[in-house]
Amino acid sequence: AANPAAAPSDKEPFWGQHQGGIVTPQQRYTCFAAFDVTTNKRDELIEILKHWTIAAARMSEGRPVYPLDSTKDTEPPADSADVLEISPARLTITFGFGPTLFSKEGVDRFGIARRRPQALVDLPRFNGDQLAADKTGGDISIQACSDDPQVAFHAVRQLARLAYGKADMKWVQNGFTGDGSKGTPRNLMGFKDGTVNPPLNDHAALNKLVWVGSEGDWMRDGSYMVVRRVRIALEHWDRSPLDFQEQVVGRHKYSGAPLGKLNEFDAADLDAADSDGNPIVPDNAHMRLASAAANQGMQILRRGYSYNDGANFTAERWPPWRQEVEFDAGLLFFGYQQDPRTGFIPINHQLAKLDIMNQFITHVGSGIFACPPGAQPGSFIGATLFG
Ligand SMILES: C=CC1=C(C)c2cc3[nH]c(cc4nc(cc5[nH]c(cc1n2)c(C)c5CCC(=O)O)C(CCC(=O)O)=C4C)c(C)c3C=C
Ligand SMILES: [Fe+2]
Repeated sequence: AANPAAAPSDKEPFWGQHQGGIVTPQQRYTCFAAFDVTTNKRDELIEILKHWTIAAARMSEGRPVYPLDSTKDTEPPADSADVLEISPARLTITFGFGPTLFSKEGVDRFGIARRRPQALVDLPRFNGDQLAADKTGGDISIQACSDDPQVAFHAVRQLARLAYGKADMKWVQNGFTGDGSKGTPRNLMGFKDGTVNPPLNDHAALNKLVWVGSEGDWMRDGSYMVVRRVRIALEHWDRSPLDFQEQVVGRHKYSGAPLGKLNEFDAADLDAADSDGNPIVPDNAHMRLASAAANQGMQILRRGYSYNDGANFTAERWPPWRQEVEFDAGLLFFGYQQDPRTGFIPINHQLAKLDIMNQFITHVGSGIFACPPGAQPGSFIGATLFG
């Protein structure tokens, strides 16, 4: 049965034209998982997608992954049961297909190589990238988002279980953010993050920037997602003076206003100069270099989460001969767009080369995924590609 405690406002619709979790008002927690498909059989892959679709729809409703009485006592339970009495807390589950699903090492395992969209490019290497193989790529992505971290993890765990023996987890990353109902949440640098984003209720803007149109064949009404695990050197950041931090971002820390302005949502004046003729928003400020004005009008939809994976011991043999324990924490960046070739890639090339924030951040994980359109009841996620 559906969790009786789950009020309608605790549920986000699963079925629909678009997948949930893209323009859904951002939930507080995410559990992101990238899978590698281990079966080479197209029929088995389709079966997984069908099971995943039903399970995702049920879990979004606050139901167990399959009815609890659908398994015998001599079988493993249909659901791990750890969120049985808990609200879905606006759970959304968003699926994506990576380049390696279409062909891996030159092999077209599932007969879909010729249907790989041109927009699903392999991401280029960006200046300063230090990508770890065990936090990069994947054939299929699953992003669960919920206002309850236990619900998000539960969803990924059930979907992983349904695919045992046919798809393996490659990497998993949890993330969290502040309560959006209290204003734009802050990232671990202490700055409001997400101020300038396409408005989620502006259909014209979303159709132009986020959703794939009729040119996209089976991807119509889908979107391309780029994920980056970006480590922030918090020890370094926390020793940096406030005025420098503000110049790095290009905004005031506490108000979130663009430098030289008073309020968070004031428009930035990128041409303003001080009495010496120096730009008020520095030329190498993150906000300037990422802005639409500096990127031929291009904007992407950001849906970032902070992550905190504890700390690592670090030793450097050469000066300053230091040993210390450093936080393994940063920003789990998600960017959605109609086409990464005009969205994330040129923006990030510019940031990777010029952004003063690079003193503090390192991209250590990465992925690009084609998130297909939503599904209607009776159909499944990926039906436009495999159906
Ligand atoms: C390629 C895309 C981007 C990456 C990667 C990225 C990393 C990153 N950003 C912050 C913190 C902030 N970013 C802010 C604005 C902002 N960032 C991007 C793109 C990327 N950021 C864009 C498109 C924008 C909007 C620019 C504009 O038009 O003003 C801000 C300012 C507040 C806001 O608008 O959200 C902050 C703060 C971190 C910490 C980070 C990697 C660790
Ligand atoms: Fe940013």
